[in-house]
Amino acid sequence: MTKEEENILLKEGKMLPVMEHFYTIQGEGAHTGKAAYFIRLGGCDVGCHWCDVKESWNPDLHPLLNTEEIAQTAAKNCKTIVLTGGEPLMWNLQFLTARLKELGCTIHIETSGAYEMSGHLDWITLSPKKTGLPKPAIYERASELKMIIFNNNDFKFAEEQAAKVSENCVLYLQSEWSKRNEMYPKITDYILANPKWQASVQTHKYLNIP
Ligand SMILES: C[S@@+](CC[C@H](N)C(=O)[O-])C[C@H]1O[C@@H](n2cnc3c(N)ncnc32)[C@H](O)[C@@H]1O
Ligand SMILES: Nc1nc2[nH]cc(C(=O)O)c2c(=O)[nH]1
Ligand code: SF4
Ligand SMILES: [Mg+2]
Repeated sequence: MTKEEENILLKEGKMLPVMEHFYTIQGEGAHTGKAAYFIRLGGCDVGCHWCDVKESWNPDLHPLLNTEEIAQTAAKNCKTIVLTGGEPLMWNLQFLTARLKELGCTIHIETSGAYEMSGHLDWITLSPKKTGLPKPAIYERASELKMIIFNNNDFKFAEEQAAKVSENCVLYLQSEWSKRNEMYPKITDYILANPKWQASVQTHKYLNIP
């Protein structure tokens, strides 16, 4: 296949840059503890300095895989699918999500919201970043808002973002991993004073699973 043919299939979402795909337990947010099949797409230009998957950023380092085959493999393993990255909304998710729905799956996405939504998404985890703010349309669709707390200023940013989501959106504060010993005590105090928030912890890192 020529580069040009690949680019057409990529635009149509018939091929996608896949960094990895794996069956594990959702470690974060409202679905923590549930089995899910993760599809991690390559490519992100949001640039969080503390990102725990910097290897995902350059899309050219990840093979373009056939979307139909990814969907089949995922659905064979589990009917709960988590699309993540990288920034999964950089890509056209129409074909992937349509095929996953036909295969009986429920589709979750982990996103910064920095790109326009595409495809059928059943559960949207929105994790806004100052370096690439969400597109306006995603706020009312967010199922959960997961704000990463790296320093004290992030509580203010969290409140600004919480003011934009719907009433039903579940609000989470999650410490940046390397700051967890310093930030979880602050997050605890903050939640006790502002109980609309809940704590999210990256439990998979304690379980030593992907
Ligand atoms: C790696 S990102 C991929 C999806 C998308 N780019 C995003 O940021 O939402 C998946 C989740 O991990 C969170 N995350 C990334 N690095 C983290 C870190 N060092 N500590 C805590 N959470 C982190 C992100 O905020 C996001 O909620
Ligand atoms: N177990 C597990 N749960 C997760 N929840 C969100 C993740 C992500 O990187 O998007 C993630 C991940 O990488 N592993
Ligand atoms: S938006 Fe997500 S993948 Fe991109 S740098 Fe930030 S945490 Fe990493
Ligand atoms: Mg992760």
